[in-house]
Amino acid sequence: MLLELQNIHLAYHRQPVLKGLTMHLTHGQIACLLGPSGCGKTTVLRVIAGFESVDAGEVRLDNRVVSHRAFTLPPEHRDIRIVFQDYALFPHLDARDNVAFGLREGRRRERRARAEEMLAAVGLADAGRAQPHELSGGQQQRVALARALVSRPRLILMDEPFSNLDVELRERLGIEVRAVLKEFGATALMVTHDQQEAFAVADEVGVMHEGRLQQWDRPYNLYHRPANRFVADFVGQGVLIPGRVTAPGKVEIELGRLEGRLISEVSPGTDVDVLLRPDDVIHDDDSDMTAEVRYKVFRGAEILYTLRLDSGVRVLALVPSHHNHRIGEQIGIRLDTEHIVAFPRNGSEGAWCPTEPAA
Ligand SMILES: Nc1ncnc2c1ncn2[C@@H]1O[C@H](COP(=O)(O)OP(=O)(O)OP(=O)(O)O)[C@@H](O)[C@H]1O
Repeated sequence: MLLELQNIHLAYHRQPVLKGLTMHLTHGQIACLLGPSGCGKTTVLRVIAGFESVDAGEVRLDNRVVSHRAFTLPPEHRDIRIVFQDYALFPHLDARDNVAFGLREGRRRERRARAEEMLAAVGLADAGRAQPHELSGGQQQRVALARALVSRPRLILMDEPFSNLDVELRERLGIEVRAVLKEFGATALMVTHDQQEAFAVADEVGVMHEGRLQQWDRPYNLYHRPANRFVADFVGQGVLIPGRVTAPGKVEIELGRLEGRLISEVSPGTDVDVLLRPDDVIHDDDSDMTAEVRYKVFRGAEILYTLRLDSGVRVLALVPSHHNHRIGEQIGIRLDTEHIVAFPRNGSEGAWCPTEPAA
């Protein structure tokens, strides 16, 4: 195990921020912490880097305890590099010297040669003499990645590395960064609040909420097998609609009977809320079941429809965009679910539906 966080607690001014966080990273793994603003993601990175002390729990790097309540190994002795949101390049050094700065040993000429190699690896073979201000945001972030990677550190931490870039570039750069990290066999942990970014880069994603990990899993499972309501809501879109478990693997909802494997243990007779993702609701002209188009969002290849069922319950449907229907129209729908995500209903937790956009 390369990195282990065991039951970490940390408070700022007596305000708990991390509340018993446990996670592990193996060598060569790329992981991401995903969560809303203020959930403690950056604090976790700061703990791992050694910038924050913990109140309880342990951090281990390569089986050595580097943080516990009474001890914090300083950052410079952890062999960890960080890629920041704002790139943090030296403005007076060209790209090559920025990267060479990541190497503390060796002769200047050797360091520059390795920096050139590293720049080539991140697709910037010709940019070595460029000053940071002559490079685009995406290029600057690649330089920052090259600087982090060049010394082959034990771990790379990335704090919202793409958030200053425009949306289209984010995903592309995310895929490229992943490829470079994998090529070098690097172990990396990124934090972000953007799930597309997390999914593009990471093998596994930990969803955080209020200082705790809610689920640590592959992106596919976070979307299709969310462990709780928070993950179901935070990752992807969808609605929870009322239902009742009638038999093992069978749930009745307004749209009929769902059959399949239930992701959570719910016994027959239980009232539940069933998760329906926009890709579970299929538009089908031949279906007897219809719903009224209430809202639509054009997304290029698809249209995201908000549909109203007879009972007034709303569901979302992602439909190829050549099926362009008017608001108010009734359209045929059917369900296509291969497993069922249902959470037992109790008084405090009702179903949630898409919020009505302003008219
Ligand atoms: N140095 C500090 N002193 C006091 N409170 C802090 C400090 N750093 C962070 N906090 C608080 O701790 C909580 C978690 O902050 P953190 O930056 O880890 O969250 P985050 O999930 O990374 O959020 P964001 O995505 O907005 O950066 C927040 O409520 C924040 O205000």
